[in-house]
Amino acid sequence: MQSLTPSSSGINLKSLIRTKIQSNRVNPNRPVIRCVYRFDAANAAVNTGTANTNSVGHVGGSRADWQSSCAILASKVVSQQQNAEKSGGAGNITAVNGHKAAMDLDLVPIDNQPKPLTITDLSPAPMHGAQLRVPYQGVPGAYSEAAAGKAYPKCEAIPCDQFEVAFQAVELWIADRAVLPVENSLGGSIHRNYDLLLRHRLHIVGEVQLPVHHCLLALPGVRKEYLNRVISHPQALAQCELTLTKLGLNVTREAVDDTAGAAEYIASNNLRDTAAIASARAADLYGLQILAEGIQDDSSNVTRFVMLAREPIIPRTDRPFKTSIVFAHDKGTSVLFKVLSAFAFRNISLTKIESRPHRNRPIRLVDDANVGTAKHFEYMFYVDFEASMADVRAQNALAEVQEFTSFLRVLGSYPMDMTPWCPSRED
Ligand SMILES: O=C(O)C(=O)Cc1ccccc1
Repeated sequence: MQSLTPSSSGINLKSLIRTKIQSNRVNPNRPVIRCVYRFDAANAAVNTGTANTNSVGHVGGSRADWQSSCAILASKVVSQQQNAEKSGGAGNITAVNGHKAAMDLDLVPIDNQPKPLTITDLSPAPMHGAQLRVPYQGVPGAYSEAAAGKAYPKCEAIPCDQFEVAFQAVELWIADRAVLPVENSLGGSIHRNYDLLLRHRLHIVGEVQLPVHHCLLALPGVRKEYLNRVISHPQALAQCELTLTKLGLNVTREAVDDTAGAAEYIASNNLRDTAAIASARAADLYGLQILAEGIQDDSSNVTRFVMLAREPIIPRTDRPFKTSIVFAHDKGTSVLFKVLSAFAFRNISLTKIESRPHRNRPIRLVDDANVGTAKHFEYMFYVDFEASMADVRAQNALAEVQEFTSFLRVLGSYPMDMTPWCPSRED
């Protein structure tokens, strides 16, 4: 057995070689991508192309299988890139986004000439077939799965046991987009996930707002009076705190990785004293009954998710776009005021501004070459504004912001989710 180290893989698997976050889940065979540590060279040979997580026992089957898939896919990508480099100029292009192109331009009949690239060719597209692979943290029935379905209706949503794994799946070309909850109308920003955006080099390419309709789930026949404990994702527990008390539930609250995972845990352990806060779909999937529905404290409870890809999308001005940035400054007076003025003077509306302290916590920033450096900042500021990076106002505003700040990164410029939402039973 050969162990996979960052240097031997040639890809950054450092963040995978870390203490695995304890998961409460109990079924080791479910098709969830899990964090992986070791690479088995012998397995690698037989597991080529097992990135499809629909098949239980491949990606979801064991850590080694998934790691093998990562390594193989990554090495294929590298060798494809090397071949492309060796073969050189445009006349040798063999395929562009899956369309065969001319090998020898002089000999090709006129109507077989390669078509000019269009804007669609330049947008990040799946490298395999038509179905986008979209990893999310959690198990089927999680709200993130619903968000993936809203963003990409025909996608293959892939459950992962950690966000890190979802990010790595996209970085290693196993998947096309990752979905990440970033803020909630009740609970505010999910800071940990903003940290992930900084530690990785994926780009925000879209957003969806999802009305979240929580249910209290328990095994069939269990009544509220039997309950000692309610388990769920920390955001879900916080969003239902008042209602749980109003329901007269004198129970302990326990946080787990995701809402649907809580439902699955109760079902697979036959826990008759425990309820989960999760979606109605999770009740269906794991055979639980709904004891109460719509238990969020605010009926207009909405979570915002962002979609991440390896490449940014080309910003446009023919539809409403939003841009997300993060910046920090080392010293100086009124920096925040100056930054905000850069937007205000150009009539650019901000939809979010948030700071978070970073005094004693160096943050590992990754540059375009995926080289990580630790840097100390007192505060990081996250700003979302309503303009596309194709808009000259946004370009000028950012040029000005750059003058006042010591660190500035555009997390993405992407179409705004304009779909009207209203509280509904649909999760
Ligand atoms: O745990 C889930 O189902 C998630 O997708 C995260 C989450 C939790 C609570 C509200 C919205 C999203």
